[in-house]
Amino acid sequence: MFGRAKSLSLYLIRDLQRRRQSIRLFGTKSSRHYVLREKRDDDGDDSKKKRRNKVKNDGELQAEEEGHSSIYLHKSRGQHILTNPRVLDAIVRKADIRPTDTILEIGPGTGNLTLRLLEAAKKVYAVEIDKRMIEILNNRVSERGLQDKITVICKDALKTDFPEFDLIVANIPYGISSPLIAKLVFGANTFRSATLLLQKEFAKRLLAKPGDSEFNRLAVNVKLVADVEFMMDVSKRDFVPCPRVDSSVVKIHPKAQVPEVDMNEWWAFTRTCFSKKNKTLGATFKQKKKIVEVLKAGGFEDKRPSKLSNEELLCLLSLFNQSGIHFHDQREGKGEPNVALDASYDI
Ligand SMILES: C[S@@+](CC[C@H](N)C(=O)[O-])C[C@H]1O[C@@H](n2cnc3c(N)ncnc32)[C@H](O)[C@@H]1O
Repeated sequence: MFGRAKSLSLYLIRDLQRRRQSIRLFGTKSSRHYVLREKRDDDGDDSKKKRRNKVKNDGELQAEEEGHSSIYLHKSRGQHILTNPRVLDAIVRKADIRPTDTILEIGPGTGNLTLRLLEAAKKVYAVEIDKRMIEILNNRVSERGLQDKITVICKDALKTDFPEFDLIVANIPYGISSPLIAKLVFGANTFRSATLLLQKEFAKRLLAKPGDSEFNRLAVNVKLVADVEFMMDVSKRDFVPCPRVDSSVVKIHPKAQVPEVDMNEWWAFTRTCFSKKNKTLGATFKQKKKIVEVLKAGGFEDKRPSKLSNEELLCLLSLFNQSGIHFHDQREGKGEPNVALDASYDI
């Protein structure tokens, strides 16, 4: 009796939900519950036609919800679904995918981008942390008979080793942008390029040049090992739910030749210099006589880190090393440093 009453009330709730707007938002700040309307045959009057158009505009979203009337989208996991088909197609076009390519996608979500990648590439590895997303993704992939081309890895992308791949194409959760890019460009995998949808401000920092106000340690470190190319801007209105910020697509090309430098020391060095990026190096190190001597001898005393190119920073580090001054990550506990400073793997 209770079971029947429960299923009846569930039915009534679902039916009520279906009759409401195509997409409704009600929820807390940290998670949002979207009820996605299934397309109905009895839509006839004007208001219903309007709703049908709404569904058509959100066609990507509707498709992914076949058999699923609702899903919570967690802000904490960066769950903003890209729904504009033109933008999705443009990302795939700009990634320059060859039919022989294996793609790594981080955060496939419900699969709007994944389905296109599967059409264009030989194989897709999709790393997704949320099992509910994977269920929807798997259903959509199977419906199109593409399941043999995909391997879904249900893991945290920051905590798992990636298989071999040629390209990365992804609309990543913005909260992990910095450590994820560090993992890609400084990690063990070699790849042709990474086409990534990023928060616009973050993309600007990646693209910044010495002297730009956005130029910081992130740009310095990435530029040491890769070239970053701007691809296009993407409006926040192209996502569900609509985030607060706009986005940009960038393409990261790992360099064929990278300077011979101890990366741990480089990160510690740039962390130190960029802790006060607009101060002169002479002012930053004024307490350390030996360092100031090297700065003076190399003509760096009045230079500001935010205006130095990577070539100049490499030259400065080499001058320090020649004078017996080394930088290292204190937390790794490597030996007794001349300059013990805090650094870490994230950029
Ligand atoms: C911005 S959404 C992108 C969804 C889809 N690619 C799209 O374009 O609509 C980010 C996705 O990454 C997943 N995600 C969040 N943190 C993750 C992590 N640490 N590792 C793997 N996936 C993660 C989220 O569950 C979500 O599906």
